[in-house]
Amino acid sequence: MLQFVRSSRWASPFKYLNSQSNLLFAFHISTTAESNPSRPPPPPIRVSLTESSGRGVFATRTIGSGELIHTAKPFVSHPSLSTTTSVCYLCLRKLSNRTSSKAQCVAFCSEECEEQSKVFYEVEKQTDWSAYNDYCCSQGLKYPMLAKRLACMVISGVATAESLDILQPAILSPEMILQMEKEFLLLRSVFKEAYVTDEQMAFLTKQWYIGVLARIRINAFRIELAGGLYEDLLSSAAAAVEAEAAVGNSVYMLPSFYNHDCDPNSHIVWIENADARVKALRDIEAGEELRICYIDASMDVDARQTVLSEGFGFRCRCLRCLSGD
Ligand SMILES: C[S@@+](CC[C@H](N)C(=O)[O-])C[C@H]1O[C@@H](n2cnc3c(N)ncnc32)[C@H](O)[C@@H]1O
Repeated sequence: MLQFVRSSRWASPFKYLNSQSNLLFAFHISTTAESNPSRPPPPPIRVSLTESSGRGVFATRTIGSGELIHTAKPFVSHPSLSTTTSVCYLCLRKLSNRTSSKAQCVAFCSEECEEQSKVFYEVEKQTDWSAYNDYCCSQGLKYPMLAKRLACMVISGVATAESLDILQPAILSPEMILQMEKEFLLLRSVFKEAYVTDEQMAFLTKQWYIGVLARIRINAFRIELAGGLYEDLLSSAAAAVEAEAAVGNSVYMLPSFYNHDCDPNSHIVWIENADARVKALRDIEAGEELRICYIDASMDVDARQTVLSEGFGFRCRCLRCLSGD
């Protein structure tokens, strides 16, 4: 039996509404509290309800083009199956050849990442993931890796089962639910084989798994590292074009509240690891909503609408789409 005690239940359907108002409240508090001179100032943003796109992020003051609005650490990350042994198992930083040639096993880029992963990795490493990984690989699935990591975090006690409840879930088709049910059964059986007890897995119900995947689907970011220290816009754009394939996927809290625009005023860049840097793409007025682009903005309007509707469940009515560009 694994020596981790954790029992949590899936939240009620009303939890989402409660979480929503809690978030607006909590964020208001954190950005308006008297600042401690030794602490960096709070980011110039607040999360509020938009007119037609749920919650969104708004500027609380003028933000200059190119300004770093805030940074964010991932809540949960996982390398792609093809990069598992070549990037840090926590922060997704590319490993030097010396570190990655250690054998076919995962590695961390620093003692700090190793220390931060210690508790959930104790659960992960006592479990044989080959059947789950092979299944996801054969089906071309990447998000179950994040669900598996979150489940290990919950079993080890470093996250609660309700951690992602605050995020908006995708609307799932019956086919998607069927697929997730298969992954769920596999995940449970893998934990069972590792002697995780029923009590430790009490949170791991079908409903929990599907709810988590529904949130990951809409809120996960595919991490492509620009590499090097690219601070200005031109360099970061050039670096993004040259970036290698994605190193993994991550879910964040605050960045999940940014809505989409096909001609965005903000963007997120990843330089050396999965720490997100949200930057202004042009001058932004106080009170203006900050929006990022979820998709490849070079596609034509019809292709963009198809991807947004199928992937994120909405029809884009940004100025660019309305102009037919
Ligand atoms: C990552 S979440 C963004 C935050 C979300 N509005 C919330 O309340 O949590 C993505 C979801 O927000 C909504 N959304 C984002 N951009 C939108 C837009 N331009 N128009 C309509 N809905 C949008 C869609 O429901 C989308 O699936």
